[in-house]
Amino acid sequence: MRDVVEQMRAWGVPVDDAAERALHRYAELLVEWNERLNLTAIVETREIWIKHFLDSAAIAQVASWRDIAERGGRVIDIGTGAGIPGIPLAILWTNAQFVLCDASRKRVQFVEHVTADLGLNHVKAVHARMEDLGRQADARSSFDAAVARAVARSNVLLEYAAPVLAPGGWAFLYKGPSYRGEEAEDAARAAKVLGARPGSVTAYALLDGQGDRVIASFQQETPAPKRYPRKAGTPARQPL
Ligand SMILES: C[S@@+](CC[C@H](N)C(=O)[O-])C[C@H]1O[C@@H](n2cnc3c(N)ncnc32)[C@H](O)[C@@H]1O
Repeated sequence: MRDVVEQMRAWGVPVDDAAERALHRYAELLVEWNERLNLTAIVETREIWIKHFLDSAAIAQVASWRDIAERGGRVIDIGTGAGIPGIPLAILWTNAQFVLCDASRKRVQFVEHVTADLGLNHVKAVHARMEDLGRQADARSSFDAAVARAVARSNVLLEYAAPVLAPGGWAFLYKGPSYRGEEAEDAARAAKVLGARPGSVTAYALLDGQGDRVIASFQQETPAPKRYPRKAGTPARQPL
């Protein structure tokens, strides 16, 4: 996957030999476990490298991410599923501390298996819904960054992210090119309610014509109001 690694480096991703080996091993585990657990629709190795690993790594182009990751900040991956983008990010930015959260027990068990296999001691997998985690005192206002991909619309994601972000922290939402427009407007409205403000929208293309993507950034300005997140299911049913 030489060309994928070269593209990562061109974006400023710190990918060394150890990281490259760990990504290869993670791809193997995804393929192996997918047969049993039905973790992801993407099972071909090159597709895993482009649609999962390169996509995750694209966040290197966002300056506020690099600042947080390089200074060893606390990062939460909301709805990590089989570990995307959290596992690739933890492989590539070993200074930061990661919490990978998902509501599905079998996916969290897979992520625990991956972290043990790869020796990722700076990663913790948590089985929870964000609506519950966001009400826990030890999680509240405690993260420097929240990342999320393919979990919910941005206004819903911000209700999950804002309560766990410290003031000054950032949410980075991985989205498709259709983000700009109605979804961005809805997200800006939700951000205001939650004490956050929209930041940059970084656009990029995956290799092999595998698609155009954006990462939408939001900065938490003040702690999220205590009434958020609302109870489990409400953010998705009645988005802000
Ligand atoms: C389509 S998968 C995406 C997984 C991964 N982020 C990716 O990009 O491949 C969405 C995941 O979000 C999780 N999820 C959805 N709503 C959630 C919530 N409120 N709290 C925690 N996890 C949630 C689901 O259990 C599922 O594993």
